Order: sequence, then structure tokens, then C-alpha cells
Amino acid sequence: MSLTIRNLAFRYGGRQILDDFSFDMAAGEQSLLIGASGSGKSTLVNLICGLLSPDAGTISIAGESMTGIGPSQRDDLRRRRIGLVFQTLKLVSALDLTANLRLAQRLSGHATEAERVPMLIERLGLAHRAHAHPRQLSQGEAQRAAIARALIGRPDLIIADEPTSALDHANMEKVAALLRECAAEVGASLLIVTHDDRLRDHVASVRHIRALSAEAAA
Ligand SMILES: Nc1ncnc2c1ncn2[C@@H]1O[C@H](COP(=O)(O)OP(=O)(O)OP(=O)(O)O)[C@@H](O)[C@H]1O
Repeated sequence: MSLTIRNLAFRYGGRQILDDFSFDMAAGEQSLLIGASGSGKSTLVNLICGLLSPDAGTISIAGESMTGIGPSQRDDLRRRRIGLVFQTLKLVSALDLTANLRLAQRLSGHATEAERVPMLIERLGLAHRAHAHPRQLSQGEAQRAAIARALIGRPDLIIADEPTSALDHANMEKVAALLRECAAEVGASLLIVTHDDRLRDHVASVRHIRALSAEAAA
């Protein structure tokens, strides 16, 4: 299993966002979790990544527990096992694309594979932007750079949080295809978390984020 979630519960103050939520992904599986705005998708992503800690329940990534450990161990597990693709590009603005990918690679513990940086830049059609700074990238280039950054550390699990909601139909299809191909190429599982209904036809297994809790859905 690349991801196992059991009986997760989380509340913000008095408000229950997740309640007895369980979810599994096998190694190499590609899944879409669809939930309406405010249903708790970002909260769930932050819990899986260890940026938040649940009130109850367990999460494990490729057999390693993300719960019941301290923040620095969670950071370490996230860097080694998870590749995150966010809506907005999370790159260091002072560094060019190549230097950003090298930094991300060092953080993931795979710094010895130097050739992987130009390989991914090429694979994602960014060779002409290898020395561009993040602010110089177009929206489409930035999106592909975000995918390259997520793949650099050989993650077991790639999580894409709303990767397509700002895109027109043609670009939505391109990004979905790229995510799926790249995840398959590196043997990672792919979890896309979104409210973008158009992705239903583009990802193998589609599951609704059920009313994460009656209160959050209300
Ligand atoms: N830091 C916070 N403190 C209190 N409530 C919060 C906090 N962050 C989110 N919430 C609330 O928790 C609920 C779930 O938020 P979350 O961001 O996980 O939803 P989402 O499904 O990702 O929504 P969207 O698709 O609009 O981004 C929302 O009602 C939100 O207002």
C-alpha cells in the first residue's frame, strides 16, 4: 500500500472536518478524490503530508507511519516519500529552475542522481527554461515545473491538490495526462484531490470525498 488512512478524525476548534475517514491506495494506483469546496480536501492533504496532526486515526505512507511521530520526523517522511503538486508553484524565487530542482532533490535524499534534474526538465518540455527564475515562467511552464519538482525525489506517492481547476479544457487534459504518465514512469501512486469534475474521465479510479462530516458538509 502506498497510502493507508484509518478512522481519521480532525477538527478545527469546535468544527469537525473529518470524521472516521478511511482510504487506501495500492502501489501504483491512480485515484481522484472529488469533493465540493469546503469539504475538507486541503485539510486531508495537509494531514496526509504531516503538516497537520489528526485528533484520531492513523495514516501510513508506503508502510511508514505519518501519525504518532513528531513534526521533524513527519517532515522527513514527507520529503522522502511524497511528491506534492500544488496549485501555485512552490519554488525558491532567488534560484533558477535547475537550482530549485537540485535543492528539492537534496532535501529528498536523492542528491547523487545529478542527471535526473536535466532529464526531468527535458521530459517536461522545459529545456529552454532550465535557467529561468520562477517568476519568468508562464502558467503552463510553472505547472510543469511543479510536476518536475514533485517527481525529483522519486516519491512513492504523488499528491496533486487542485492541479487543473484554473485551466481551460485542453490544458486540463494535458496536465492530467502528464501527471498520469509521469507517475506511471516513476512507479508512484497518484492521488489527485479536486473539485474539478472534468477530471472524472481522465483518472482511473474516481471516489467522492464523502461528506467528510455532516457538520463540514452543512
Ligand atoms: N485554519 C483553519 N481554521 C479554521 N477552519 C478552517 C481552517 N482551514 C480550513 N477551515 C475550514 O475547514 C473546512 C474545510 O477546509 P478545506 O480548506 O480543507 O476545504 P477544501 O475542500 O480544500 O475547500 P476548497 O476546495 O474551497 O479549497 C472549511 O469549512 C474551512 O472554512
